[in-house]
Amino acid sequence: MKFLDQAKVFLKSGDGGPGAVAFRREKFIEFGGPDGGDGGRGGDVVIEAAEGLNTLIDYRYKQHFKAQRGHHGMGSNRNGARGADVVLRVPVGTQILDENQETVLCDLTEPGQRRVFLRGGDGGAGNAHFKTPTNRAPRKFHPGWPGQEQWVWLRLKLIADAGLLGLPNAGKSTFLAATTAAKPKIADYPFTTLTPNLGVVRAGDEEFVIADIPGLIEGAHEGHGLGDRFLGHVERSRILLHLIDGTAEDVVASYRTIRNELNAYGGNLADKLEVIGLNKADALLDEEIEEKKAALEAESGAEVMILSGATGQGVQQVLYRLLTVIKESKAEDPDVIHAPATRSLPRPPVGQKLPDDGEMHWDDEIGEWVGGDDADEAFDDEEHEGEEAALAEDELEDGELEDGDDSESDETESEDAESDEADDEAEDSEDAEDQDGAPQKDTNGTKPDVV
Ligand SMILES: Nc1nc2c(ncn2[C@@H]2O[C@H](COP(=O)(O)OP(=O)(O)OP(=O)(O)O)[C@@H](O)[C@H]2O)c(=O)[nH]1
Ligand SMILES: [Mg+2]
Repeated sequence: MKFLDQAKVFLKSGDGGPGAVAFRREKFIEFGGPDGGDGGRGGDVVIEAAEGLNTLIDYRYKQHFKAQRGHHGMGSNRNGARGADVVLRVPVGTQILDENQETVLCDLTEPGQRRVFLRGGDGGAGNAHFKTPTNRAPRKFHPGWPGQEQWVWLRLKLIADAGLLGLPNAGKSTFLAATTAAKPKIADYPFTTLTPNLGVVRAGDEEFVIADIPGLIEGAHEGHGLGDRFLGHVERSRILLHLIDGTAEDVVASYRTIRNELNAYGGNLADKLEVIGLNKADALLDEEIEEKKAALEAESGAEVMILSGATGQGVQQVLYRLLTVIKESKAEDPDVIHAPATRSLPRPPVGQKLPDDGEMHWDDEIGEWVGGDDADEAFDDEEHEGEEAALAEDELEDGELEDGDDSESDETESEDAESDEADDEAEDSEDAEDQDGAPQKDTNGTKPDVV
């Protein structure tokens, strides 16, 4: 399957369904009262990390993903159904970035991990919610809250334990083929490898994953060669295996070129643990090996290992070294997914009924709003105050239909309960002639009035 590691897609969660305007109509029951149900919540946009996927190629062909809108409420207090979610299946290691590709909004690193990325809009309240002592036949309803929409970039950063680095032709793919069951293309010309390959190394009971990426050349960070665009695929590895072609004239220059590109790339790549391997030892004389090893050790200040991917010489030692470091690193920090080079910020709330007060906060881990039970209550009270004010106005206007758009703070459950009670009291004490006419007129032979 063709490899693609970035794609731009448009996501939209479903709008909430509108509430219904309806009145109870039943034989022998006069003035049945409002019974319009609430609209259903819009579908969410869910992102799921699926095992067995290694490319984002599917997202080249389909770029727009919209969740279903919530169904509208109906008479007899029937609430609308929830809109269906839309689920994007992406490879493990996929990050979601905002449109300018700077901020990581979500990072899926575990197989099966699911995130609600955009939450569907809440359904609007039906007219049953707007019953008050003074307006017994409200024709008011809420049209539902809009869903969220966003253009985002999906970017795959493969997750491997060890990353292979080197100039083109250093023998990276040969090493991968020699140590794993992967079958990368190997040839005697630069840029044989055009997209990353993964392979699993099995050493006794242990196993780890190696990533082979296209070779880097000087100026890769400025876009030379294939650029440094594939470096992201080794960014999350625990260790780098830097292979140097032993047959090159100046191995120190080769080493420096790659180090400079790592520094220019930024992030944590240059600080990552590195094993340096002088490759193609089979094609070198012993003195040459000694000389080049010493020069490289002087430059890097670290031990240089001698190997040949083609003959297998020294390969086991290199694998053992990699495995030791990987195991140590896993013992220290089992879930480490090294910080991405890009910034990661919490996602701001959009188009939700939930409040944006200090106590509630967006938990990026679970992709939901969390915190402050108090915050919920505070919200209800606050909204209720708003509601009372709105009702006071209503009264003045003699129960006229209010525009749904103006009534953003008009429905909460507590408000409903309270106003119901208030209603009962009002029935006893009040002579509600004015209002009584209204339900009859509204319900006469009409179906539930849904917008
Ligand atoms: N003598 C010798 N030749 C090798 C060895 N490893 C690789 N080669 C040769 O070097 C050439 C390049 O090998 P690749 O494995 O394709 O190199 P690469 O680093 O993956 O190259 P790119 O994909 O272009 O970045 C091929 O002709 C290999 O046969 C080795 O250990 N000894
Ligand atoms: Mg290669």
